Amino acid sequence: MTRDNEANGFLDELGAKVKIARARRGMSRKLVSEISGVSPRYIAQLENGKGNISVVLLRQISQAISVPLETLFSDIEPMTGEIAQIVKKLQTASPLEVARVQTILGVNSEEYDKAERYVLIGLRGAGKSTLGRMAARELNYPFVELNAEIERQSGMAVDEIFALYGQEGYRKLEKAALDRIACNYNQVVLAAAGGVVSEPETYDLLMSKFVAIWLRASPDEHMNRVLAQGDKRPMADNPEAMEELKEILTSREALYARAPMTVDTSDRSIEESRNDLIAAIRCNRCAVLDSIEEGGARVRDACAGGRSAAS
Ligand SMILES: Nc1ncnc2c1ncn2[C@@H]1O[C@H](COP(=O)(O)OP(=O)(O)O)[C@@H](O)[C@H]1O
Ligand SMILES: O=C(O)C1=C[C@@H](OP(=O)(O)O)[C@@H](O)[C@H](O)C1
Ligand SMILES: [Mg+2]
Repeated sequence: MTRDNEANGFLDELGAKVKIARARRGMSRKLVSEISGVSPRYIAQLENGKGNISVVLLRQISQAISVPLETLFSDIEPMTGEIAQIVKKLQTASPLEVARVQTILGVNSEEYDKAERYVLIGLRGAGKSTLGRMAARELNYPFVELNAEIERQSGMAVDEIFALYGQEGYRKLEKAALDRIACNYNQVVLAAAGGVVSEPETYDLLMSKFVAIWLRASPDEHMNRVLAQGDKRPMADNPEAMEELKEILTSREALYARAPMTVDTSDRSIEESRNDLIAAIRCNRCAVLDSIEEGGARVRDACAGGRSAAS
C-alpha cells in the first residue's frame, strides 16, 4: 500500500466514525455545525473521507457530538453520549465501584478475586499473629503465617535465612511465598512480617492479590506487647530502643497507610480487637461480594461509623 492510499484509508475510516457517531446521537450536520462552528460543507467532506481536517476543528466536532477525540482514532467503536458518559464516570470511580461494574459485565475483577484473601500488616506486636489466628477460626478461613510458609518452603528458620542470605535473600523468599499463597488460597487470613512493606515490588504484589488490613497501635503499645511476650531483645543494652521503634513506625506509616482497611488496636482489649477485625473482614466481604446488588452499598454505609475503617 502506498503512503497516499494509506492516508486515504485513514481519512475514510475517520469520516465513517464521525458519521456513525453523529447518526447515533441523532444530530443533523446543520446542528453539529451550529454547535461546533465548523461549516456543514466541511463536515460533509470529513465524513466522506475527503477533508484532511485540522486537529482543532476535529476536536470541536468531537465535542459537539460528545465523542472523546481519542476514540475517533482507535479500533474500538466510537463511543456515543451514554457510553462516553459511563467511561468518564469510571475513570474516577472507586475500586469497589469498578468491581461492581466488572461483575455486572462479567469481566474478571481483581477486587472480586481477592475479596476473601486478607493480609494483616503492621509493626511487631500489632497483633497480626494473635488476631489473625482468632479471626480465621471464627470466619472458617485457613490461617497462614508468612514466615512459617517461608520456613517450610526453604527448609530453614528465618534467623538462618537472615544469617546466610541477609535481608535481600529473605525478601526474595518473602515475595515468592506471597505469590504462592495467593495462587494456593482463595480464602485466607495471612499474617505478614512487619517489614513486608519495605520492598516496593513485594508490597505491590501484596496489594494486588490480597485485601490488606493495617493493624495499628501506639509505639508504647508495640513495645509493651513485645516485652510482655518475653522478647527482651528490643531493650537489651539499648536505651534508644523506644526512639528507634518510633522512627520505624514513622518511616513505615505512609506505607502501611496504603492498606485499604485499618483496624486500630490502641486502647482495646484482645477480645475487642478480635471482634473489630472480624467485623471489618465481614463488612468488606459483603460489600464486594454483594456488589451487584444495592446491598453492597448498604453494608458499606453501615460499617462506616465503626472502629475499623475502610478508606
Ligand atoms: N488489642 C490488642 N490487639 C492485639 N494484640 C494485643 C492487644 N492487646 C494486647 N495484645 C497482645 O499483643 C501481642 C501481639 O503480638 P503478635 O500477635 O505476636 O503481634 P505481631 O504478630 O503483629 O508481631 C500479643 O501478645 C497480644 O496478646
Ligand atoms: O520483615 C522483617 O524484616 C521481619 C519482621 C519480623 O516480623 P514480625 O513483625 O511479624 O515480628 C520477623 O518476622 C522477622 O525478623 C523479619
Ligand atoms: Mg507475628
